Amino acid sequence: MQGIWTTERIRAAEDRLLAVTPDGELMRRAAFGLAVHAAEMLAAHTGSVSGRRVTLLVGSGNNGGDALWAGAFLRRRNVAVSAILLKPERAHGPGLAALKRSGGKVVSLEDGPQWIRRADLVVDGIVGISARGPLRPDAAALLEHVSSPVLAVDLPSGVDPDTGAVDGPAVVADRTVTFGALKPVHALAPASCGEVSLVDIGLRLSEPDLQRLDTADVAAAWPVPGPDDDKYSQGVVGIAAGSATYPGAAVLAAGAAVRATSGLVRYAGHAADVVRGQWPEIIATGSVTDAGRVQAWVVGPGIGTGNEGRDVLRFVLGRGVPVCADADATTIIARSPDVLDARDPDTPLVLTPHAGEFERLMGEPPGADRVAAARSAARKYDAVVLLKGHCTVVAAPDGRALVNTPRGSWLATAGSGDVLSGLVGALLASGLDPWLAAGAAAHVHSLAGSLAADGAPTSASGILAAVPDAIRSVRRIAS
Ligand SMILES: NC(=O)C1=CN([C@@H]2O[C@H](COP(=O)(O)OP(=O)(O)OC[C@H]3O[C@@H](n4cnc5c(N)ncnc54)[C@H](O)[C@@H]3O)[C@@H](O)[C@H]2O)[C@@H](O)CC1
Ligand SMILES: [K+]
Repeated sequence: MQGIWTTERIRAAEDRLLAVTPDGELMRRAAFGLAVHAAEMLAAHTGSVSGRRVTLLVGSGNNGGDALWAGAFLRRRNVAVSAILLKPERAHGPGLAALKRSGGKVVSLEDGPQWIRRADLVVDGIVGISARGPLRPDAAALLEHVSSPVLAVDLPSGVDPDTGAVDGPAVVADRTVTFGALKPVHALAPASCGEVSLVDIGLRLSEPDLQRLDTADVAAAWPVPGPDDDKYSQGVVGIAAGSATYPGAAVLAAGAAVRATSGLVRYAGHAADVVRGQWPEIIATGSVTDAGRVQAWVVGPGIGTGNEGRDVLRFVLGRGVPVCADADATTIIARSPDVLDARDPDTPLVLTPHAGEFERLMGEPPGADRVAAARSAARKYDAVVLLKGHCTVVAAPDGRALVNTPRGSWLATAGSGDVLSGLVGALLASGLDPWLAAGAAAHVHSLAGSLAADGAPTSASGILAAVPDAIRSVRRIAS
């Protein structure tokens, strides 16, 4: 697991470390790491470091101090460094002195644009973890002249450090170099951060506020049959999805369950013939009442929100096994919360809302802080809540939260969610902790999406077909 800490926790840890570290030492450690990355980017983009031009955008806090010190380090490698000070009177004193001593140039705000246009690399040291809100107009105006790669110091300025929210002008970086520990922005705003690198400055932190699954965690969680296993022992999953008119959701969710694990898959609903035709290995029946025993249910995709859908949901909630309630099932729960009375409180429930379904469930949209939103829904429903979006957030009722950072946006395609719920269901049936099941499913789902897309649009069927490749890749990397 990768740990992620809120800025409040980071600042407290920094204060503890600062108290026992010589003055300026932490910033120099951070800036040295930053300079190494800047040199690497110059070499990658231009083929050389010496003689190249770097322009620093310097704000009034320590983030600007990091940039100035990194500029001084880059001078040692004969890089031409210019610094644009957004508030010259409040620029970091020792950092500015170091840059000047090293032969770096300070340019005025008015001359800034031409230095930015000429740069081989722009370093964003405008603001760091102490700032909130979008960039101010003077900084935003400078960004319009950027055409070279951008390296963000600690985080891309203008993006909220604790939520990753962007609600105005903000830096879009090719790489972000952060210090001591990952902050929420790095997991929640991949499009703003670019590639994220962590420089160790000696921070010590306990229990993280948020987590991200490593490939190794997903590989360890994914069920692999042993010599004593049979089709029942690996977990039987039931899929209650689709309708005669709309069988697609059933085919996708059931297919994902087939591809996720080697346990048995049962299907119950009006699309039984179509499902059987597509997946001969599935035992398909017309109704949940005669589906037979399962170890977990997936309910909702395409079942409709009327009386019949409500009866199906109520039936599966009363079986005493984990349930993944997706799509129409979340809408039914939002409109008729009394269906949850059928649930045995000890059986896990996983809800998988997108923003619109979340609003139905909670009476308000997720808002900027999607982790807090998912946590509060998890508490309210005593369920694991998987909040869909560019980044998927998974919160458990006990407060655990993880985020899955995608590699692109190709997953945003019709039917993609049905594939995800099938994966979640298969993992629930295998007996995995529901929070981990939802997180591992989201991980493999997004990996399957990027493998299927490989730079061009894909479809839910494409994502489904790539599920085995995604599992294979996770297991190969981890072994
Ligand atoms: N504290 C430490 O031990 C270390 C801190 N480091 C750096 O220090 C940074 C935090 O430094 P600071 O606490 O000085 O704060 P910042 O550098 O985040 O900047 C805060 C300053 O920006 C101004 N500001 C706030 N919102 C703004 C906005 N929207 N637009 C423009 N200006 C805005 C404030 O007036 C304040 O002066 C970290 O992100 C990291 O880069 C590193 O050097 C590592 C060590
Ligand atoms: K920054």
